[in-house]
Amino acid sequence: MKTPVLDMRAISVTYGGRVPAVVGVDLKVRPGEIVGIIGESGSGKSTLAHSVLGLLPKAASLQGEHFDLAGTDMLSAGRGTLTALRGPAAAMIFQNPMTAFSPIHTIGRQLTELLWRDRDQATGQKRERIVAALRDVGIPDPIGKLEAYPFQLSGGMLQRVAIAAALLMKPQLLIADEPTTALDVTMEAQILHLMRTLRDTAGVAILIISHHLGVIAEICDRVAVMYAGRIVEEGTVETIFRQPGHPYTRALFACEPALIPTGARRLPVIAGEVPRPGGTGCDFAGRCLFCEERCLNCAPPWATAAADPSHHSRCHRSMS
Ligand SMILES: Nc1ncnc2c1ncn2[C@@H]1O[C@H](COP(=O)(O)OP(=O)(O)OP(=O)(O)O)[C@@H](O)[C@H]1O
Repeated sequence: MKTPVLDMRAISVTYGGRVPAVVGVDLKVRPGEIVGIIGESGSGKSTLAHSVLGLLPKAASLQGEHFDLAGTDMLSAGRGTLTALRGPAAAMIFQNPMTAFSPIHTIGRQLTELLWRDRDQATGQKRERIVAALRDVGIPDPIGKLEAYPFQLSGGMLQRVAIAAALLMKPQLLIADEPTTALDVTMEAQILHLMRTLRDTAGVAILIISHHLGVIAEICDRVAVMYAGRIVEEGTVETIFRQPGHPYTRALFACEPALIPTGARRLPVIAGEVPRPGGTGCDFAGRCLFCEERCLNCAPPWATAAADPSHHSRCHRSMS
């Protein structure tokens, strides 16, 4: 098995010494793998992604047993190391491509600035690399687009430019935070196809965060489900979608509009609120239809499904 590009063990992030946003997360992403993270708003998905990119605010504290990104120990890395890793080790594409670029500079100038590390390379060579990257992500007339400003491109085109920007830096891991949420369905399909092609041709590993379960089902190999800062279930995309083990995962799927039978008069919701992470017992106990005494008093350990050793869940009863 290939060495993971990203290897996290028992990683926690706390904001301002008080708010635990990520609690004891274990996560591995291997070269060429596409891993999805799903979960409600506030479950810690973006915090997890920002910790990989060294983008946590100063007030956040990062702790854990092991955190390796492309061979660098992220727990001991200083700001300089984190900056140097951004690009070659991990790059990110964001939800809204319109705000990912400066409105006052041309696409060509902004992409050229990303190549600041390659000081020895001639301007003409950089330009050729940029044009090739734009062509690779399916931008028509890539030479003409160098002079364009972001507002002159559609959201879908701009998201392609964002992917080209990320790939110009040849990252080992691409993190995509809701990459298609701001796009219409046609553009969404094209961007997902593009990401899969990049994985197949360049072998880049991809960590994708999305509320949209259809996106995750479409593109991912493995899925991790986050709830209240913890990963509560993980497995292959087929297993998680066909045989979800954790009651939270099942509840999340039951609320997905695309999976709700037509004719249903009301959209289901998961009753109650996401608790502050780190309490005793199971964090989902207060909202769980199957809650038992032990769920209130004792945090569930990881259990592995008998039928599938790659399927894990943190629930006292889901695997029994
Ligand atoms: N800079 C910050 N300072 C303090 N608390 C923060 C900060 N950023 C996030 N949080 C808190 O951390 C928790 C996790 O937030 P995070 O944005 O990581 O969740 P998320 O799953 O990505 O949510 P969403 O899908 O809405 O983006 C939330 O309680 C949030 O309020």
